[in-house]
Amino acid sequence: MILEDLRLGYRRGPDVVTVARAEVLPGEVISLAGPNGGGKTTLLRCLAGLLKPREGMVFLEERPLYGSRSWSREARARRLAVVLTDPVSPAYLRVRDVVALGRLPHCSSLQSPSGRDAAVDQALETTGTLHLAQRSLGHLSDGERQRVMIARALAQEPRILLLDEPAAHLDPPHQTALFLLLRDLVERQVIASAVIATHHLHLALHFSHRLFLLAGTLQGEGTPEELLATGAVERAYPSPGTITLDPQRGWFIPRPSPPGKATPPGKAAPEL
Ligand SMILES: Nc1ncnc2c1ncn2[C@@H]1O[C@H](COP(=O)(O)OP(=O)(O)OP(=O)(O)O)[C@@H](O)[C@H]1O
Repeated sequence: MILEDLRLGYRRGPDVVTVARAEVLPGEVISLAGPNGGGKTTLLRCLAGLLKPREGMVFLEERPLYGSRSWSREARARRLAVVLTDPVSPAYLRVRDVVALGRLPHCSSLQSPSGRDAAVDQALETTGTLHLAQRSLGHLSDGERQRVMIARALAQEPRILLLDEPAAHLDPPHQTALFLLLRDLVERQVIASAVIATHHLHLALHFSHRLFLLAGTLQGEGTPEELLATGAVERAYPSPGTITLDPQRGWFIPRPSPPGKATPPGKAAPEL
C-alpha cells in the first residue's frame, strides 16, 4: 500500500492530517501512534476506502483506492478488512452469524454467508471466541465484542487488516495477546500486513515493525528503535514538562524530581 501526498479532512473543516509519502509493506505490523486528535482514525478510514482524500492518493497493489479506476467494493473487501470502534452489527445477531458476515465478499450473488464455513470457525478459534458463538452480540462484554469484531475481519481473509484501537476494551493479558496475534498472523503470512491505530504505546513499540507518528502531519516513521533513539516518540506527544517518556517501558511517567525537590503526594498535579 502506498500513500502519496495525502490531505485529509471533513466537510468544509480544515485539513486534519497530511502525509507526504508512506508505505505499508508486506510482512509489516504498523502502528499509528500520536496524541488525541492527531489523525490516526482519519488516516485509517482513508486507508480503508471510507474517506476520500482531498488531495493525493492511496494505492493498493498499485491500483488507486479512489476514483474511476479504483477497486470494486467486493474486490477491495477481499483485500482489506477494517475494525472500527463504532458497533456496526445489530445487537440481536448471534456471534457466529456476525463473524459469518465477514464471508460476504467471498460469496456469489446467489449465496448468503454461512456460519458453517470453515473460515468462520477458524476466525472464532484464532480470536478465542469459539465459546461465545451462540451468544447474542448485545449480551457480550465490550472486550468480548471487540474480539468478535476482529474475528469477523479475519473471516474476511483480507491481505491487509486495519484496526482502530483494537485493544481499547481488552484486559491487559488480552491486549498483549492481541498484538502478539497480529504479529503472528503477519509472520505466518496469514495476512500480509496489519495497521493499528493505538494509544497502547508500549505494545506498539514492542510488537510493531514500524510506527507512523501522527500529530496533524506524519511527524515521523520508522522502527521503534529508530524513533526512540531520535526522541521522535516523545516529541510527537505534547505533554506537560512534569511528564516524560520511559523509553525502556514505552510509558509516560512523572519526570524524576531533582534531589531534595521531591513533590509531596497530592501537590502540583500535572496539567491536562
Ligand atoms: N466526522 C468528523 N467530522 C469533523 N471532524 C472530525 C470528524 N472526525 C474527526 N474529526 C476531527 O479530526 C481530527 C482528527 O481526529 P481523529 O479521530 O482522526 O484523531 P485520532 O488521532 O484518532 O484521535 P484520538 O486519539 O483522540 O482517537 C480531530 O480534530 C477531530 O476533531
